Amino acid sequence: MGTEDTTVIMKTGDHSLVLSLGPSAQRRSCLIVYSGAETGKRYVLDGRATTIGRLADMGVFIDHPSVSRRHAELELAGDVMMIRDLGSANGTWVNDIRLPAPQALKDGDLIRLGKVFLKYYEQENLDVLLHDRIYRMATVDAGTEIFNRQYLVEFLKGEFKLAKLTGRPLSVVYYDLDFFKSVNDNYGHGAGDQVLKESAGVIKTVVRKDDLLGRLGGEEFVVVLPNTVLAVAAELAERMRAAVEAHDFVLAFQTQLGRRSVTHRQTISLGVAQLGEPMQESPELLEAADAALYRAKRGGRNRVDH
Ligand SMILES: Nc1nc2c(ncn2[C@@H]2O[C@H](COP(=O)(O)OP(=O)(O)OP(=O)(O)O)[C@@H](O)[C@H]2O)c(=O)[nH]1
Repeated sequence: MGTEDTTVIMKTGDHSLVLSLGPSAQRRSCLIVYSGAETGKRYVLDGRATTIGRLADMGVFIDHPSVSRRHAELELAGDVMMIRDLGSANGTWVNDIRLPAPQALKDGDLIRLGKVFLKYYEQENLDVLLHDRIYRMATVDAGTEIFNRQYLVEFLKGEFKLAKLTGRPLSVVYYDLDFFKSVNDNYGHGAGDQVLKESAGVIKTVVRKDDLLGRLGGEEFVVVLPNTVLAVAAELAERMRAAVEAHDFVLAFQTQLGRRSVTHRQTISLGVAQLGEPMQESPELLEAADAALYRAKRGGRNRVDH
């Protein structure tokens, strides 16, 4: 491929799908997961050794019983990406042939670890970008442009397992918009949707690189904070609360006299919890944060509880 950008625009109903291949994005090799809960997920390979396996701290983590804890490894040797099996129970297969020894991968090779398929791409191409787009559609909430419930719950499950395994702390912030029904009632559902999306945008400015913000449903949201103790999570939650409280929401709405706009102030209530020793499953952590959120609501709203 030359150095020029290639842009393809596909129309899919109301959504314009813009796939752009820029010169800077050409040589990033990657793996795309083709089966299971992670279907469509792309792992960019940075040239360092990448281990694939069922242990939560693997470079490529595949939570499937047919995959060994440390199953296979990919590493760049000069310009060539090599794959080798790490003594897995069910073998590593490339294009339907079980690997007898380390092997060089070619663009488009189909890798199978146990029952899980992955595809190797040497560089970004339209296939890769289309996968990204489909993956995004499956994992991002269209109304707020943050992660959807399914992705959030899966991410939390993975982080919970990892925290249990490593002993590292894990906290969550569970928040809910205050008196949100009255926004819909006073200004209409469209204005309500705007407040949901804009408030998520405000929260995004507070969350850190490794935190994950997702919409659990309706006007309920969760931030997962890996490697974070309760006191730090509570501090971040307080910053989220203050950021939303300080934000001006300019809402346009229809009245009998025509279109009007209003500057609306929205508050949120937040509950914070940290993974505790007796917790066995990730929903227990969410329940603890939800209980704290309930106390924040009972305590007067626009506040953080833990
Ligand atoms: N516009 C809009 N409204 C939504 C959406 N999802 C849920 N809602 C509304 O969110 C409101 C939630 O109201 P309630 O559960 O009574 O809570 P609240 O008014 O926020 O009051 P508190 O939580 O007690 O402070 C309901 O009116 C729902 O219709 C959405 O996607 N868009």
